[in-house]
Amino acid sequence: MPVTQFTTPEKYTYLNGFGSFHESEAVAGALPIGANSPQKPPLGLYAEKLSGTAFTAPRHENLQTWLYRILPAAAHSRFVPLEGKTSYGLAADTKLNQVPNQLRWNPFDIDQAADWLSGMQIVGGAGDPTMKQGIAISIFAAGRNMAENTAFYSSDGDVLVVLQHGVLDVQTELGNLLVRPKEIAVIPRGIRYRVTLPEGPVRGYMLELMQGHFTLPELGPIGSNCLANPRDFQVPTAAFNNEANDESEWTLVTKFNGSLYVAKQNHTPFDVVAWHGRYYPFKYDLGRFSVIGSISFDHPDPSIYTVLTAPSGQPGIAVADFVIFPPRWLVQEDTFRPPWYHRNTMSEFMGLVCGEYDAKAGGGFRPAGASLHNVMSAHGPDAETFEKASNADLRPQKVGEGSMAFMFESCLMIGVTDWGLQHCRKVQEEYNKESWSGLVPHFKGIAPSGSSDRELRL
Ligand SMILES: O=C(O)Cc1cc(O)ccc1O
Ligand SMILES: [Fe+2]
Repeated sequence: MPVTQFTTPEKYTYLNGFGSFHESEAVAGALPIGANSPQKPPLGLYAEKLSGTAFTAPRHENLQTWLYRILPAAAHSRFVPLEGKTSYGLAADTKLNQVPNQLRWNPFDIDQAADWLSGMQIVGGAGDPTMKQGIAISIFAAGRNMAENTAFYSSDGDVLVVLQHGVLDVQTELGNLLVRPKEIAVIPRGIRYRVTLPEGPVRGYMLELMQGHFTLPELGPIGSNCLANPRDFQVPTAAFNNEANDESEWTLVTKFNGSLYVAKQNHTPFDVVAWHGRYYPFKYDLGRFSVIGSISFDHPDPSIYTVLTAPSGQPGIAVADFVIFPPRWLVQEDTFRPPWYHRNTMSEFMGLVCGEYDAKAGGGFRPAGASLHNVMSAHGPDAETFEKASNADLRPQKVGEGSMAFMFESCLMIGVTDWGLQHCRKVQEEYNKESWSGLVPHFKGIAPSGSSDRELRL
């Protein structure tokens, strides 16, 4: 029977709240009451459970969603290897080059002929999807919609999308997300989606997380608010292709251990009329991040700018932190305000959405470019920034206006692919020289001996 009596909800309507239990129905009465799997779910829908964690994961970590759909996700043909582009992302046997050098890339190009699937290039990563371990860092750049009637899901991990240019319309099984400039989106493992480009070409960065899920960082002594507030994360509402007798031909692509496979089905995968649970895609506007900083002296660790974190299981150690450097006031007295010179057991991959990163004003770190300071790779302000900051008049200063830099920080040693190191042809060969060869000693010799008591600060 046709379902024409139903009204379709506004295309983009959202539920607010990170980690919340949400429920949504595109058609009133589609959600069963007081049960997940009644003998006959309402409206003749099929009930299907999507598990993002083991059944037995602790309650606060348990992520699953019940879907009420026109046909189960299983109703498709056998997967066969995709022709043409056969892989992307990280596989168990991906060749990675672990190099101790500081690396910086010029802006990555937009390929007008590419779509979401063909326009993806992995820059680096660590781990193995078959062991459900690690991360992969990619660049996406596309000028075309994904092919009509084509949907994709990753079997390998959750993906965090940092949009650098353009707008993404992401149709997902759970509803629609419009991702605009300076917004990010997370699409969990297994969720089927299709990306179209309502405003032309797009480009950005992707972090695929093969273990666990992104969560909000602890706030410790900061208290119960600030940084990314949970209510600012937006989750789509149920929306489905409104045809009961749909027999359209669909192509379903999945990435499984980095290889692409394709299957066919003769009905839309976007047929979820209602859902409830905690396993869903979401987006977040980086402009809503409430920045914390020092109001006395010294430069705090950049962990105060963490939007989302993917815990390793060891307390305080992240497989991946997503950290941003939004516009903010610097007011510290008697302080070298840019980041300190630094070596880190964590790896730091940085990108720039727009503007200028206040710590690297030298011009080499540009929007759509990137840098990687791997395990213990020494880095810090370039000579020009050092001279400026050491002699600056320390009035309150707004930095990063019109700018959004970010960092994927990981406890893993990031290997770089051959594409990232060579084939992309974006690596700046002179990065070290341009940044740090101009640094000169300022040492003034041995200070006269005096009292061993330190001066009081105030
Ligand atoms: O390397 C970088 O620019 C990132 C960074 C920023 C900061 O404020 C402190 C430490 C750090 O590694
Ligand atoms: Fe750093």
